[in-house]
Amino acid sequence: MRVGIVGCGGRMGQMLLREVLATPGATLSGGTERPGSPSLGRDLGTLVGADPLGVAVTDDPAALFRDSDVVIDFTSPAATVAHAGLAAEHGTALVVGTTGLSAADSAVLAQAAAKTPVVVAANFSLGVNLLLGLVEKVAATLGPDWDIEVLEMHHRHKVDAPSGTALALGKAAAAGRGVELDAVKDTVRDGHTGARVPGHIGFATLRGGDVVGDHTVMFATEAERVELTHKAGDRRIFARGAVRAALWAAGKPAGLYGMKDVLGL
Ligand SMILES: NC(=O)C1=CN([C@@H]2O[C@H](COP(=O)(O)OP(=O)(O)OC[C@H]3O[C@@H](n4cnc5c(N)ncnc54)[C@H](OP(=O)(O)O)[C@@H]3O)[C@@H](O)[C@H]2O)C=CC1
Ligand SMILES: O=C(O)C1=N[C@H](C(=O)O)C[C@H](O)C1
Repeated sequence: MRVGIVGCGGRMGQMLLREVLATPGATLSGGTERPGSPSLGRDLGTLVGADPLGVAVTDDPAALFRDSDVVIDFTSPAATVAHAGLAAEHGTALVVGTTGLSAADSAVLAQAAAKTPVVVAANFSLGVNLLLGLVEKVAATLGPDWDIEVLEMHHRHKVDAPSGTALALGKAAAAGRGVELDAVKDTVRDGHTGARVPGHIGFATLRGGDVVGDHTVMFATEAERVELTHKAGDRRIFARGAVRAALWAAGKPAGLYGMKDVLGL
């Protein structure tokens, strides 16, 4: 299976290169970075401390999509939208981990999914995907007297907030309660906010140091609190899940898939 990595010089891009090189049945077809990037021209192997592969980082995503069965994208929303167009044009499967996507960006991914398989997940770890199911169940079980708050912490370089995972956890909690997250989410509290609105789902964002990704969903009522937590200790867990999704997606019918489909949850 020929797997390409766009944004291969990034924190996740480098993890993905290593994971593809270590995965039986996967062959690295190439990697891209944006025009002007200092990584351009570097060997994909030496970029991640492995033996040279004789394949250089390019700024030609069209060629990468043409020469790959599946491409993995952990970049930025603008880049992901452009990559979705190339995936549709070349019929290449696409695995998207980019977060901070707008509704319009997600609509572009859905359009591409009409032509080619597209897997999108805010978090590719096994633990978080199990947690999503647990959160939905707990939210459905506990009554409206239990307040739901989502707390997340990430490294100082993260550019979107709340994290994609926090929003997915909030969505799972809202689904458990039979409501739409957009109708009940409180993502900003500052100043004289007034008392908590019953039924709302609150979000709190912490940024600092090199934290890979911590998420806690809190269910709080009078004199009692239930907390469900996931802590990521290494980005490898995301890369492993994304490469698994890539091998699963290539050859599937066109469609929009999630990690639930990949993991059979
Ligand atoms: N779903 C999941 O499991 C996970 C999702 N993520 C998400 O993945 C995304 C990337 O995270 P992270 O790796 O930490 O971020 P980085 O900034 O380290 O990596 C992003 C890379 O993409 C590059 N890039 C930007 N635009 C383009 C383009 N047009 N073509 C090719 N490459 C491009 C960037 O280059 P440059 O720096 O030069 O702009 C950078 O090298 C974020 O949205 C993050 O939230 C992260 C971890 C897990
Ligand atoms: O930017 C990150 O690092 C991460 N982003 C994803 C998110 O926004 O949920 C997943 C993970 O928590 C790491």
